[in-house]
Amino acid sequence: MAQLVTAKEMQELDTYTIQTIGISQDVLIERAALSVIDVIGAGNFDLTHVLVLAGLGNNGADGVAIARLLYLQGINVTLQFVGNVNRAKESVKHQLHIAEQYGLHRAEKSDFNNASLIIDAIFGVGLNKLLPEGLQKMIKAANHIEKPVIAVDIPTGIDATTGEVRGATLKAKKTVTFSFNKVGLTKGNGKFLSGDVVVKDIGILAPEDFQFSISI
Ligand SMILES: NC(=O)C1=CN([C@@H]2O[C@H](COP(=O)(O)OP(=O)(O)OC[C@H]3O[C@@H](n4cnc5c(N)ncnc54)[C@H](O)[C@@H]3O)[C@@H](O)[C@H]2O)[C@H](O)CC1
Ligand SMILES: [K+]
Repeated sequence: MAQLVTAKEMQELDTYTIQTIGISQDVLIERAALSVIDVIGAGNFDLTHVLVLAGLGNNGADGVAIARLLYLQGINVTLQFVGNVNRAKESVKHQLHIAEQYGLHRAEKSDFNNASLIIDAIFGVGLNKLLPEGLQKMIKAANHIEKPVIAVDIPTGIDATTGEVRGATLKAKKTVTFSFNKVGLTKGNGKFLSGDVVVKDIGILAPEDFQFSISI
């Protein structure tokens, strides 16, 4: 029986795992990143030049960890923040500090055209309003170029609970979603734009009496 979760339920389970079970946020980020590395390794993606697009929340933190792990494998990876990194969550700044200690620095600007694979770590289940105009434009331009995209947790622009597009969505070839499939990835645009969805366990535990939205 596969349980589906809404954004709110996923956030409740994250919090329960961190605060009650005691797994740290950094461990979850690392396991999330490693699960995406597994999927990249198992697929036949062209890794000539991987572009990681990182946002300013924990989805971005996952992206920075993914970029670091790719870099340490000797892969030609560019880490590009979307938004002002000075306004990023502490988890993102911490992951960036780690990446820099390993020798991976963020790029000031990057060009989709010379990427062979894009890792979308801009927004995940925390997306709660329309994407900023500028980002919508960038996403529409990127969709035109039709580069393969792997979405981290959720394609940016998809509402994890309803599947609706919040202004624009970076169309994914594959989506690696953590712990449980998201309701928004199973219906409407969410289903169509997320490509092949892989659910990866990263150690999130649901309390015995947790009420899942939908079980299919
Ligand atoms: N599920 C798990 O076990 C784990 C999930 N992880 C990753 O964490 C993200 C969710 O992170 P969160 O910080 O809550 O949100 P996002 O990164 O998706 O969004 C960032 C931030 O942006 C703000 N925001 C929302 N909508 C907008 C908007 N339209 N414009 C501007 N800003 C917006 C809002 O404040 C958000 O907080 C999840 O998807 C996973 O990738 C953990 O890293 C590992 C464990
Ligand atoms: K994403």
